[in-house]
Parts: sequence; structure tokens; C-alpha cells
Amino acid sequence: MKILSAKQIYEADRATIKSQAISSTELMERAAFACYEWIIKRFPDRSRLFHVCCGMGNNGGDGLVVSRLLLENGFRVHTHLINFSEHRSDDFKVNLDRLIEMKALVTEVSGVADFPTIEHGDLVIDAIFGIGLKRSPSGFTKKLIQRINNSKAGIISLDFPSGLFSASTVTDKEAVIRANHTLTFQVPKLAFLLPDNQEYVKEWQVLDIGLDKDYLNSADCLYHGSDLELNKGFYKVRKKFSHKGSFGHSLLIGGSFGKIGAMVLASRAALKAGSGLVSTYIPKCGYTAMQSTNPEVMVEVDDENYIQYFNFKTNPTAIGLGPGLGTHLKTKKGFVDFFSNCKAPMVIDADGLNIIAEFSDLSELIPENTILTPHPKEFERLVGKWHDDYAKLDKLLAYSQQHNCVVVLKGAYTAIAHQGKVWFNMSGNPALATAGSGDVLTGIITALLSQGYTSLEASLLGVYIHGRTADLAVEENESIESFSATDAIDYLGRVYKEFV
Ligand SMILES: NC(=O)C1=CN([C@@H]2O[C@H](COP(=O)(O)OP(=O)(O)OC[C@H]3O[C@@H](n4cnc5c(N)ncnc54)[C@H](OP(=O)(O)O)[C@@H]3O)[C@@H](O)[C@H]2O)[C@H](O)CC1
Ligand SMILES: [K+]
Repeated sequence: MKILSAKQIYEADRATIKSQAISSTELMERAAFACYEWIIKRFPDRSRLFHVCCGMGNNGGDGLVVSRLLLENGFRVHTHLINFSEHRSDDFKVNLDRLIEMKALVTEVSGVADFPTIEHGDLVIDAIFGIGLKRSPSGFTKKLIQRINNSKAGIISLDFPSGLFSASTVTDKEAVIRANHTLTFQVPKLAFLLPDNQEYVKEWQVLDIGLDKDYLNSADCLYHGSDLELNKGFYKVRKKFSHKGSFGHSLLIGGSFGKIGAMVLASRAALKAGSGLVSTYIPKCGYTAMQSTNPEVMVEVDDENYIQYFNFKTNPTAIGLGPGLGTHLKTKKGFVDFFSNCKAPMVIDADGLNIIAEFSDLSELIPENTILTPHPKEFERLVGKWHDDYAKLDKLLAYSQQHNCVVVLKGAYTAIAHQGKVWFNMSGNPALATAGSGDVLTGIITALLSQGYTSLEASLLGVYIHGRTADLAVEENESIESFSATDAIDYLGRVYKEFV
């Protein structure tokens, strides 16, 4: 799933118009028809009043087509032309003429006095600006956006919430539509995946408008979505004659007094994610807890309450390092010696990341293709503060390239960066923001690494699977509040079944 830039979307439009021998007006009709179909399925009540607010460009043109389709099918519609410019796009003009021919209710809005009265229960179709927005809306257009936001009506944005930029941060928060639903064309948009924009983009939907497949397949994108289709592409179906030795040996290293649970979760997740063998290397104080809760897992121990020697005998195919590790001085010292000489592929999480951040030289010693799984605060410790989400993405790309590693930046739409590209995970929900969730993820990714997936594949698949456990759990028995890290492990089986 590619995430195209605005420039690429315009190119895709041109390629489509050429290859399918259609006019731009026909493409607009197709896009708006897809919106219309979505809208009437979701809001079939014909007594409801639709306020369709149209700008002067092609986003406004989409709005005019939606107005016409709604009217033709017996819905109540008031179309408002937001007169912010003398210039009107050609397809806007064509569709305005069509609407006027129908004797539709169309009013020009050129100032506050022309603002519509929007009642509770009405629906606003926001077609003021799309990807052609050049600067923050101002004057009466900004005031109208505020009026719409302050109304009690539901708001459906076509393609983009008006006022939201496609590739840069919002500068005037009061000049952006806060949409309940955004119906966007063909591909997800980067702006929808960034936490800074969450007030403007709530629920969003990609509508297929049949853009040229060859263009879409060949477009070189910096940003991608990671969905079931992508992950199915490299998921390895198990062969009949495979045995436990075929699926590697994961070693989870971590734990400290009071934080043995992190290792119980990580090692159990590794087991249930399909690692052939799973060992743990933990402080002595965790021995009984580990053996009694995870009978399939082997245990080696270090010092009494925290790890310091890192002198395990296991010969792992992959290592997960960091859950519950703590930052005792002796742990830090042992970590530094161990980390720089480690030959097995590694996933580093939690205090493992904090120790790397503390000793900045350690970043230089990260072995090639290591996977780092920071949450935003841990990432900030590694790279310093950022100004906005776009700056954060720049830092993410730069750090992963500079250290030749995979960085899994956790959050809603976890961002996975490798070799100059970023994949945004499309599964998951806020249920995952729960204690131990990161430990489970470390276990899953380690298990996938040990089964022979590349670092990038293990990260993409691990994050996708982890997110999906929460999706399925919330569809079935759990709620966002009740879901726990243990539930994530329990749902792994059902998620794997979606792959076969
Ligand atoms: N493949 C697709 O995705 C398709 C998308 N479609 C729709 O087309 C729009 C993009 O249309 P475009 O005409 O390029 O751009 P907009 O409608 O978003 O806006 C352009 C007009 O807005 C003016 N502008 C920009 N910023 C401001 C501002 N802050 N204040 C006032 N006016 C502003 C701009 O004027 P300039 O003089 O500044 O150039 C334009 O007049 C896309 O989002 C989809 O909705 C197609 O319908 C089908 C294919
Ligand atoms: K819009």
C-alpha cells in the first residue's frame, strides 16, 4: 500500500486520464460517485439536510457532483459556494452549470453574513479545500471553518479536511475542519497518520477511484502502509516436514527485581509467535516465577536481582534484549560490553534503548540490521526533541539510515523505518496502550527473526500481528479498556489463522 505525495496524485490523475481515455470531468464524477455511495450507505435518512460547502477548485468540484447526486436521489441539499477566489477550476465550472440547470439551491458565501445556519442533525459535506491547499485559510473562509466546527452537525470531508496541509504541519489550528469522517481517494494520506493531526482526522476511509495501476505500481514512494496484503506477501507457510529446529531459538534477555513479568510476557509471546525454542536470561530472583508460568521456556540466570554478566550458554538465532532490564550501574556496564560484541540478530527495547541513549557512542556500535523498538519518549532520548511530526519522521529516517538498523517507532500507526523508507502499520487500536504491550511486541519480533524473517520483515509482520490481536479481541470479547498484554498473546493463534 503506497502513500503518494500530492505531486504523485496529480501525476496519477494525468496517467489515468491518458491510459483510460477519460476526461478529468469523468474522473471527478467517479471520485464523487464513490463518496456519494459511501455517504448514502452510512446516512440513508432522506429527511436530513446536507450542507455541501464547495471551494473554487476541484475539491469544490467534487462537492458539486455530490450535491447533484444527492438531489437526483431525493435528498435535501443546500450547496454553498465559498467564494474565496475569482479563479474557478474548469471542472468546478462544468459541474456548477449542471447543478444550476437542475435549479438546485445554491448560494454564494462571500462573507460572514452569507454563512449558513447549520442545525443539530444536519450533515456538512466539506469540499472547501483538498490537496491543493497552499496556505492556511484566512478571512471569512477561516471563520466559516470555525462556524462548521462549532456546529452540532456531523462533518464529512471529501479527500482532506479543509485547511489540513498534505505535507507540512498545521500552522493555524483554528483554520482546519475537524471532520468526523474523511473520504479520501485511492490511497491513504500521510497527514492522516500523524498524531498532531488527530483532532482533524478521526475516522477515514480510502475510496477506490480506479487510478492507473501501472502508475501506482511504479511510483517510488518514501511512505507505505503495512496491511494484511503486504504481510501475506512474505509470510512463510510452514512445511510438512519441518521440526522445532527449523524455527530457531529465541533468547530473551532482561528482567530485574520487580520487573520479571516483562520477561514472562516477552518469552511467552515469542513461544506463541512460533519460535522453535525459547530461552530466557534473567536475574536469579525471577527463576521460580519464570519456570512456573512458562514451562516451555528454558531459563539461565545471572546475578541475584539484576543482570550484569551477560554470560549465558545458549546459542540463539535471535535475541530480544531489554524488557524489564532496569538501569542498574552494573547492568549498564555489562550491557555495553555485551552489546558491542553481539553477533546474533537483535531486537532492542525499553531499558536497552535507554542505555544506548545514555552512552551516545553506543549508537555507532549498533550491529547492522538490529531492530530498535522505541516509544516516542525513548526515541526522543536517542535523537533529541523534534518540532513536529514531520521533523520526527525526518529524524526517524535519518537515524535508521545512519545506523543501518530498523527503527520501530511505536504509537497509533507505528512507523517502521529502514533504508530510507517508512511503513505505517495499519492494524491495532488504543487497546494496545496497556502495560506489557511492548514486551509482547519484543517477543513476537524476536520469534520472527529467529524463524528466518529479515529484520524488516520481522518488524513489519510482528507489528502487524501485534496490532491485529487487539483488533480481533475488541471485535470479540474485550473492550479497549479491558484488553491486556496477556490477551494479546492469547489472540496470536487467531491472527495467524488469517494468514493461511
Ligand atoms: N486523484 C484524485 O485524488 C482526484 C482528486 N480530485 C479532487 O481534486 C482535489 C484537488 O483539486 P485542486 O483544484 O488541485 O485543489 P483544491 O480544490 O484543494 O484547492 C485549490 C484552490 O484553492 C485555492 N487555495 C489554496 N489555498 C488557499 C487558501 N488558503 N485560501 C484561499 N484559496 C486557497 C487555490 O488557489 P490559488 O490561487 O492559491 O492556486 C485553488 O483555487 C483533490 O483534493 C480532490 O478533492 C479530483 O476531483 C479527482 C481525482
Ligand atoms: K475537503
